[in-house]
Amino acid sequence: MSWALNKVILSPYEASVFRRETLPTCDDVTVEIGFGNGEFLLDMASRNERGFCFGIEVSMTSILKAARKCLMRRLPNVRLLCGDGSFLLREFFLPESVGRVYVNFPCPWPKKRHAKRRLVTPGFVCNLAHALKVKGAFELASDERWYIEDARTCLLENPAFEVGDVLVGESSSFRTKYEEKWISMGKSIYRLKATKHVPFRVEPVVDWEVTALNVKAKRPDVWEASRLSCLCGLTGGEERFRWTFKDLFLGSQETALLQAITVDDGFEQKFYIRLVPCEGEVLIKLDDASSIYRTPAVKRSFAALAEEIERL
Ligand SMILES: C[S@@+](CC[C@H](N)C(=O)[O-])C[C@H]1O[C@@H](n2cnc3c(N)ncnc32)[C@H](O)[C@@H]1O
Repeated sequence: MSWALNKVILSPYEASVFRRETLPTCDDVTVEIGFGNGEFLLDMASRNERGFCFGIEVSMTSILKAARKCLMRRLPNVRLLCGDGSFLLREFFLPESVGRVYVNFPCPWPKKRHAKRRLVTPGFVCNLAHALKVKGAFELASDERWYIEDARTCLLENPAFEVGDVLVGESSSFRTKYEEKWISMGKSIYRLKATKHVPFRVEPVVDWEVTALNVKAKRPDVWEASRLSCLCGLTGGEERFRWTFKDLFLGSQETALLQAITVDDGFEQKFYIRLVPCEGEVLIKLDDASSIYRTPAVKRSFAALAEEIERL
């Protein structure tokens, strides 16, 4: 990725530096979750040059496209984060610091068995209340009336919010790609606005100190590929913070690369752990090509790996 794109897209490492050095100086912060083609976000950024506009997306393709547009239009006040909007709302932003959060046409996931994938849930509403300033606002648009009604119920159940009525057919200052699509198909557009009126916080879990995750294990007597392969498929943790080790790749000179997956409150990260012999021990470290948030599940996976290697 080019240096310029890197300035717009915040990897977990860049996010930690930005969070420490720049975020405390930003007093006008707007967030859009699930920005798709990015046009709404970029329009907002072009009209609010003094404030910072953050976009959060799960799709890296959308992130790259929006970052390129942002550079072409010379918008210095946009930053993009890749990952789940609910988790990053709670973890990245300073508590009670965000002025506005927009969610435009989230995937509704209408089937009951997919309900867990919906963005606006009671957990999301807690994370939203944590990130928003008092008097900060949340705006949601959808083509599905039931989705907006469900979201309204979640917001009403949280004491932090004053929630408006569902508005039908209200025009917006800027039509998103999906809004254009639904309007061209003759569908109605529903909108909801909620304002945070009392303080509310939850407990974030990411460790933003950029310290190395290295741990060491006593080296097993014989360093054999066959013995390491039993690490594959190991899984552990408890309900909120879980980890699994997947494939193992053996390199030359006794080094190995182990694929890990961690899940913290539903937030999944995939990365590689490097195992390197070091002064009679095994050094367990994050592979240089992996960029991750330091979550409880990540830390636990490293500690568990050291224990497992000592047991080999
Ligand atoms: C239906 S599209 C709407 C895109 C855009 N807001 C619009 O109105 O044109 C939903 C977008 O949300 C993104 N998305 C889905 N779940 C998400 C999540 N948990 N966090 C952040 N983005 C998410 C998808 O990748 C997709 O780009």
